Amino acid sequence: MRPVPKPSTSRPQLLVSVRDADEASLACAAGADLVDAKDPANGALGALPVDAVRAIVARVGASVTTSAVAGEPDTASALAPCVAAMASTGVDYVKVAVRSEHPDAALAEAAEAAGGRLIGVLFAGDVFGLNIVPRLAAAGFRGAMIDTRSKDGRRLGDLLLPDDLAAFVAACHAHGLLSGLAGSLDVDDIPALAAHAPGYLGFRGGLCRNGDRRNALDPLRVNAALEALRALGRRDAA
Ligand SMILES: O=C[C@H](O)COP(=O)(O)O
Repeated sequence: MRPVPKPSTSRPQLLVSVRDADEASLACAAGADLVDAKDPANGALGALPVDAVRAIVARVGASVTTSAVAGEPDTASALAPCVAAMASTGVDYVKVAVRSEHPDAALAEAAEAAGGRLIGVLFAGDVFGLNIVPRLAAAGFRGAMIDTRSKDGRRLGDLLLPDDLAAFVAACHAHGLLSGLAGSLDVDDIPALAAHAPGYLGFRGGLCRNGDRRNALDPLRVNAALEALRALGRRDAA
């Protein structure tokens, strides 16, 4: 497993969700830190077929950290099988939707199915307490992130207060989890969210043509996001 690359500065990493190997190449060439396999036509956490994820890993896995979403299983018992299928692709990280009502045993089984490379995704509109963070850590998850479920134009910051996001990231740090923030983010969101010091910021729609996550990735937008993050790193280093 390749760890999330450590930049020379403390800036958050840029995660770009891609739907196929060609988009993965584009994201990689544009400088994405993490290339995330996802089907944007199938909801917030739509899983791609495992063969499509294997093709993405084969194309870019040697040069960039990869992740893939395993979906939003309906039941706790479905977590581990979904995760195992995606882990078999050789991706560096698997992401799966988790809920606070999932039993600890099911969370631990899912983490084991990913061989220590599972990231739990929480949705901003759901009610969850911060105690989910130590529970995920204890279950063997590698990270936790917040995303938005309804891709209806509302951004992460429309659903959660800055203090809530800061507390989530701090809890992840305190419990040794990689942290991520996502949810219809735009390049303009980067400075405020980066101030919380998450491990990465995740994008799809904001980096696609016309800001529509079902459209193709726009390399100029990927570059703009990366430049915004690098500028923060330069400012911190100054
Ligand atoms: O993991 C990040 C997501 O792909 C974010 O998608 P979105 O920017 O369209 O909400």
